Amino acid sequence: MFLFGASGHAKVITEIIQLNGGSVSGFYDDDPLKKSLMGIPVLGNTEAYKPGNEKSLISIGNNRIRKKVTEQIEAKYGQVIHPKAVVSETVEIEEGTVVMAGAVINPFTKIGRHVIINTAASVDHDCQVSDFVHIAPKSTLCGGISIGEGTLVGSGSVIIPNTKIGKWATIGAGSVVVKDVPDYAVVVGNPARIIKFNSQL
Ligand SMILES: CC(=O)SCCNC(=O)CCNC(=O)[C@H](O)C(C)(C)COP(=O)(O)OP(=O)(O)OC[C@H]1O[C@@H](n2cnc3c(N)ncnc32)[C@H](O)[C@@H]1OP(=O)(O)O
Repeated sequence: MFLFGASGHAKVITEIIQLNGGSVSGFYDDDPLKKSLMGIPVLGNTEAYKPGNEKSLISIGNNRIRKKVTEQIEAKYGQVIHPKAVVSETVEIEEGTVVMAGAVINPFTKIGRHVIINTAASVDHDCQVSDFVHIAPKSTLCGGISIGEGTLVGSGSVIIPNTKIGKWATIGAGSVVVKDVPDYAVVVGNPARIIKFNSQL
């Protein structure tokens, strides 16, 4: 597998690939100072990538940059699920998505493309998680929640059942979301309140 991005998030993904018996053939990263990561070479910047049959993943935590890379590069994307994640057989997960250690995804939830379900996150039944979302470590999505494209659900936050979160929103770390969140809104606190809006794409 090839990985786009050679930072901390790439280390976590590399370890999962290796635990699953696979290997990373190399990284592509736009920082010319990066030569290798975990003993695996950085093969050049993203423009140096030549499409082939070997699958790739975008190992970049920033949701907007992950989306940009998919627009710039034509690649076949895989997915990785940590062997110690618990994912219901009824869950649908699309290409490019990664699920970290200790995450739990319960029945009939749908997860889009290039999503990060990070360490020990809990995504309960009947949720809809759109493309390029990041559910950060230890956050909790109760049942029936929908999350719009590109939203960051910050570490340790809790979202109560049947809530709708818009696209490209940010839920601050540790927030408790008790009502719907509009597109681009940044919310923090308990109960979570809007403090500003992210810029539109
Ligand atoms: C493996 C990994 O590392 S995955 C990483 C996952 N990442 C995260 O969980 C990070 C989530 N990000 C946050 O919580 C950030 O603090 C954000 C995005 C909500 C706000 O960041 P910024 O835009 O830089 O805002 P800034 O730090 O200027 O804070 C604005 C105000 O909100 C407050 N605030 C910021 N974050 C929070 C929060 N999580 N909870 C409560 N209040 C907060 C600040 O204290 C500040 O208040 P003040 O104006 O009274 O001083």
